[in-house]
Amino acid sequence: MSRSAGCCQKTLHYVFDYETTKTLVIPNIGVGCIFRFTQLLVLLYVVGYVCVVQKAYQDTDSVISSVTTKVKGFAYTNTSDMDPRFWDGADYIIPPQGDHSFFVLTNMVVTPKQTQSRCPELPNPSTTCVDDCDCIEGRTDTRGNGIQTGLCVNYSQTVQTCEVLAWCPLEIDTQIPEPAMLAAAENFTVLIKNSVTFPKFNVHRRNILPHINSSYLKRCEFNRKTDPDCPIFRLKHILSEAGEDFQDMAVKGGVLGIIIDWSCDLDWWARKCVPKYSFRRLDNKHPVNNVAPGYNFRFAKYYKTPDGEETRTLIKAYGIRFDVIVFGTAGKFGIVPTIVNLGAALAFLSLLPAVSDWFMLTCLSKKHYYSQHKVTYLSEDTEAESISMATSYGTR
Ligand SMILES: Nc1ncnc2c1ncn2[C@@H]1O[C@H](COP(=O)(O)OP(=O)(O)OP(=O)(O)O)[C@@H](O)[C@H]1O
Repeated sequence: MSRSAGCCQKTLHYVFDYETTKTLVIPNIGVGCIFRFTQLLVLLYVVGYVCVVQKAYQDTDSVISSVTTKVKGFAYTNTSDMDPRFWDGADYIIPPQGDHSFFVLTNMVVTPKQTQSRCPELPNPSTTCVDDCDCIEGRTDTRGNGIQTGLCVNYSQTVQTCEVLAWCPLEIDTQIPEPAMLAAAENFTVLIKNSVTFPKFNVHRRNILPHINSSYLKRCEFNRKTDPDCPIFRLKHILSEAGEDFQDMAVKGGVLGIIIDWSCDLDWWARKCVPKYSFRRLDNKHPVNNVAPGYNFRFAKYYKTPDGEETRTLIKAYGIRFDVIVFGTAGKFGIVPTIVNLGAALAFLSLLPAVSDWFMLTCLSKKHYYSQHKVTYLSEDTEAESISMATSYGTR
């Protein structure tokens, strides 16, 4: 037979020989243990992790949420910067309508009676001057306070600076009141109303739970142990749960997260679909690099004097911004994920004999004997031989 004919025959065998499984029983305790042990591992993985922990048999849906907030509380300030003053929510909540985020004013630098006029710029290397030649008319600096007039004027008895057209007198914010002016804000309370929907399952929930009535709402206050369902939070309590000191944060402000977790199992624990609250500081408070800490912004209140001149009170406001972050996923039994995960588990189980085979053919002392019987190639001649053997046994 030529070489090419032999090669062709081999290919034909390779393509058209039919392979079928044959059951080989190995009475060996070692390989039996390996097989059962791997089966147990897969079973534990499927039942324990896939079904119980991951709940892979469930369809899931993400939460859609709406939040409104209302802060209440009073404070009284009597400092040298300002006349004695009583504060309520309408004064210290900016803007007054709260939603996913609300700001509580805790500290401020007030510059009253500003008018549009000319005054010397605050001294710094780019504004100090010796004579008018050092100042350029019309020059502006975004880090400055106004437009230069081109004149060099006395800032104090020893220092001269360029004159600017601005809201004068200029704000001096080098000294921030400490302790914070509205230190009493720690006792303010906030009511958070949060409604959520899982649209795929048509499930709606509120953080004001069905058993909460108006009289309870009038007197309750959130406490993780004694009152975990109350939606009214004391600001000091929020900060202490976030590991922060209110008075410390009140001086320069900051951002704090109120995190509401709506992770719900709608199969078994549908009634336990309630919000879980947690709190954490969101702005970076670097213990070493304390550059530009806190949170502040400016706003002004405008007036007209009796003689018609416009004046304003400029307020540099420091405070805590509370961001309400709602997240969560609901799960409910679904036939498609169940079938997909069942299929994956069965596929896993079908791989196990390969592990036991590997152990049997590489680690056992009778590995050569087992490997001889593992694959049997039946040729047409083998069939004739076995028929004749069977016949000769029969005639004996
Ligand atoms: N920040 C808060 N601290 C404590 N209780 C609050 C707070 N905000 C609202 N409440 C109380 O919760 C209940 C529901 O408040 P909601 O704003 O829905 O009603 P309201 O009658 O308009 O409230 P109010 O007129 O007292 O501001 C009311 O009894 C209200 O007094």
